[in-house]
Amino acid sequence: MSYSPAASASARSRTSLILAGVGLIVALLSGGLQLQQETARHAEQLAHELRTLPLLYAEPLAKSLASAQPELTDLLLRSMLARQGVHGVELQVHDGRRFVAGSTTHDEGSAHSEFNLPQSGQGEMMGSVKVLSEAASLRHTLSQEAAWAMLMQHLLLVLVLVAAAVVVVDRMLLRHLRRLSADAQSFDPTQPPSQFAWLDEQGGRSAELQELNHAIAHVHSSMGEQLKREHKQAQALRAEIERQSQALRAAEQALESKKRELSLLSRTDVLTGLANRREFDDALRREFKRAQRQHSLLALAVLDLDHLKPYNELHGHAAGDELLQRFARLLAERFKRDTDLVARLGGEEFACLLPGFDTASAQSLLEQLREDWRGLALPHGASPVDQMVTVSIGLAGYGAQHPYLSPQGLLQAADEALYIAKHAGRDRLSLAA
Ligand SMILES: Nc1nc2c(ncn2[C@@H]2O[C@H](COP(=O)(O)OP(=O)(O)OP(=O)(O)O)[C@@H](O)[C@H]2O)c(=O)[nH]1
Repeated sequence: MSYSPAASASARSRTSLILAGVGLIVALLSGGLQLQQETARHAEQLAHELRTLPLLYAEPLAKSLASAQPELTDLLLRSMLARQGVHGVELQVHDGRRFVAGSTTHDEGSAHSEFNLPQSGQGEMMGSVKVLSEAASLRHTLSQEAAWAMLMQHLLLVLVLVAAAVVVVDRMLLRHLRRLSADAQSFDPTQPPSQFAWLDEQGGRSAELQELNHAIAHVHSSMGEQLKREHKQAQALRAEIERQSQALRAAEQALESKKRELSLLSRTDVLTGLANRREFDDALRREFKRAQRQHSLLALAVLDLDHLKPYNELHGHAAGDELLQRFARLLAERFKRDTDLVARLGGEEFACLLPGFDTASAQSLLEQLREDWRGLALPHGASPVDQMVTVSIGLAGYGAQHPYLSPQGLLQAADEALYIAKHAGRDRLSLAA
């Protein structure tokens, strides 16, 4: 629900309008009543005036006529005209004379009355006097300035009372509501409820404001409590998320290391720790392509321990394993350039892939290795070749002289050389043709 201050009139302007309306009605009613009373009083006054006119003027007028003193007659008529409410006097004498003072025309707002003059000595009526006076009507009263002034006074009084009432309402209620509204805009449930203490002090005499204050304090403290609860829950959630994130990170790290381990295992020979056949095949393909592309050299040796079967049979399989491990260590020590690759192809067969080596350099190194292996003087005990454990080597080299067409071709050449070395008596190195 949205609130638009422009769409609804403020309480102050509505209060002002209502009070002004009520005040106007009261002013009109009381003014009308007063006007009515004024009109009645005026009518009574006029009637009294008109009733006193014959008593005051009939006899003097008769005398002035009898003594034929027209100036006196005129004077008396003007004197009548000067009386309140009289605006015309007409004296009709029976002998035909006529005296007039003021206006004798009848209009809507005028009334008239008549009285006769006393009889003359011959017992005749001397004449009659017609008095035109104003009508004592409401309209007449209203046409008087005094009536308007009275009405204006009433209206002014009402306006003053309305203004005073608006000020009182504003001071007692509206300004508190305005301040309350301003405070509500910047309402912060995390602050203590004393924020609205001013309502208690200033609106202390108003039970409604106090009630409102208590209601706000209640809402405030409830929201504060709720906020605290939610804050705690949020903290607990954050801690839980952090804990789960840490667990997830640890699991990810463990998974990553497992992957690395698996990847290493998939490329490593378990017994010797050298590269396995798969890794060797990849490296051979890669280095062969490089040598072809760069027209560089690549030497490949296949090494096979001699008569391992009888060694196993004599010393046991575990001793055979140990022998394989020792030979692997020797190989790894001798060929440790970044580009060298030493692998166990399977069983008692090993391989050395030596990028950049010509056949002669490789041969020299491998011959030295073969010598050193025998020089370890590991007794065989069952070899028809030697008292010691020995190794046979087949060597093939890729280069301009021997441009093998494929990695398999190179490997096959090395294998054939090994075969020749075995058949030539073992414990030797044979070069591929
Ligand atoms: N201890 C051990 N022996 C193995 C392993 N792999 C293969 N061998 C043995 O190596 C022997 C290979 O025998 P052969 O192929 O007849 O060859 P050899 O006896 O070494 O004779 P030549 O290779 O002809 O000199 C077998 O007895 C296998 O059991 C291994 O991982 N550990």
